[in-house]
Amino acid sequence: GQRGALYLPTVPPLPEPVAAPQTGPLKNTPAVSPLKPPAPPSSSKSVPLTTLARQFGTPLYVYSRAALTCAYQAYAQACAGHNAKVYYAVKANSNLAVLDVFAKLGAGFDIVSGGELARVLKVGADPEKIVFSGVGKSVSEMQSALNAGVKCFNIESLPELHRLHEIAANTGKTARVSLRVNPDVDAKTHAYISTGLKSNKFGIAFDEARAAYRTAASMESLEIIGIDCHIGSQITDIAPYLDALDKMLELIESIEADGIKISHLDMGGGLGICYDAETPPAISTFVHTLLSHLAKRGHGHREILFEPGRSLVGNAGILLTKVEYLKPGAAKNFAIVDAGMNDLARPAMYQAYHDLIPVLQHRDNTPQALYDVVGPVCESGDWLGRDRTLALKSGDLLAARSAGAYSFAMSSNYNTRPRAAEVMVAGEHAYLVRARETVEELFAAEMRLPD
Ligand SMILES: Cc1ncc(COP(=O)(O)O)c(C=O)c1O
Ligand SMILES: N[C@@H](CCCC[NH3+])C(=O)O
Repeated sequence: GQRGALYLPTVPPLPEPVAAPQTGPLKNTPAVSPLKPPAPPSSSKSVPLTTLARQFGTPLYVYSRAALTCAYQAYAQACAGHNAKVYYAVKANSNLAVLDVFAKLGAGFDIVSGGELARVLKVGADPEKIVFSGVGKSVSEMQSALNAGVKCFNIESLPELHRLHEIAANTGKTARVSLRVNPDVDAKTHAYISTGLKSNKFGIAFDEARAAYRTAASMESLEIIGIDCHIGSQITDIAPYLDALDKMLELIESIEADGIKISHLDMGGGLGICYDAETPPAISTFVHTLLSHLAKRGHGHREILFEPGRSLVGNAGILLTKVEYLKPGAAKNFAIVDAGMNDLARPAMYQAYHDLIPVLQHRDNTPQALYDVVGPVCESGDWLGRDRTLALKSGDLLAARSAGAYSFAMSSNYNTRPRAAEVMVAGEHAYLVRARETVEELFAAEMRLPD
């Protein structure tokens, strides 16, 4: 006996009310709760996950256009009336359908590679709304971005500045730049995803930034238009942002005292979401707090950029997986599912928590047990969840929640496992937005030596 199918609701009316989809309320507020279980359909416009699993197979990523839209609108509405813009950090989820949703909503894009540049151009992004971040931009990536006419290169080191200048000079173009400054603030997040400390590889050291701006100002093929920072990811406290903002404003004042004009301040991304019991500020609170702090400091006129990734997509997606085997043991019970660390690397990489919920719950006397939910990959680190109390049978479907960000995007073909299919639900329709890879595709580019 089973009940309580998990449903994805339909697109909510726009514009959305203030509640942000990425925080605690995701689990509690039906109006903005795109993936909340069990959510029986109040209207007929819902898509049961069981149907999707049957139609597209598992493992399967499922995204909700409603949830993407809702998160974007939370940023857009908080920015309205200010000179503030959203540049979606493509790395979090670069599926063309996701990029297309954001492009149509008017978002700009933060890219970190030539590949991401090609993706955003493919969905018709306005080059004037593309910023190019990353510590290791290659010559050809810089050339492509310069040819495309991106708004700005976020420069992370002096050697990078020199390289860009040379490329721009050789092609007779002017490259617009912002220097990414490392403000040396502790974002109080996982060490692997903290980026704004002196010990991290990112950005130009705070103490060296003023001099770096003077150097940049002396390069005639460069035009300085801004300054940026990005202090880390999955940040659930607003205080480190305010510390960073204060330091950036102090720096801007000294740079402008040198006669160098800074048009925009890019505060990066990093706002966290609720995976478990975290309580990050709502998107609207986050944006309003930063903008009002800016105004208080006399910089209310300044153009502000945000580069959110996770907070736009993280809670707009799930990973559907099927239980292959239950393997009881003396020390542990294992539920072996068909999604592995190659599909969702975050638990293996960061011991990250993803809620795992049964798509259908048993009504008979299927016993609850404590399970480690693990994948089929040949690594002990291949797990999706540990010590989860679940009532499971083989063949059941589980949904790993909060799998819209850094999930498919970080998946791999380890163990020659084709990457999962991706589906986007819009209203009562589900669209395949990336076909499941085939095994043949995986080795199509490989060649053997001649006999
Ligand atoms: C420069 C830059 N901007 C934006 C982001 C997006 O971060 P998040 O997904 O945490 O919002 C990142 C990734 O951390 C980044 O490195
Ligand atoms: N990949 C990380 C976030 C890194 C942010 C990239 N700058 C995660 O899954 O949480």
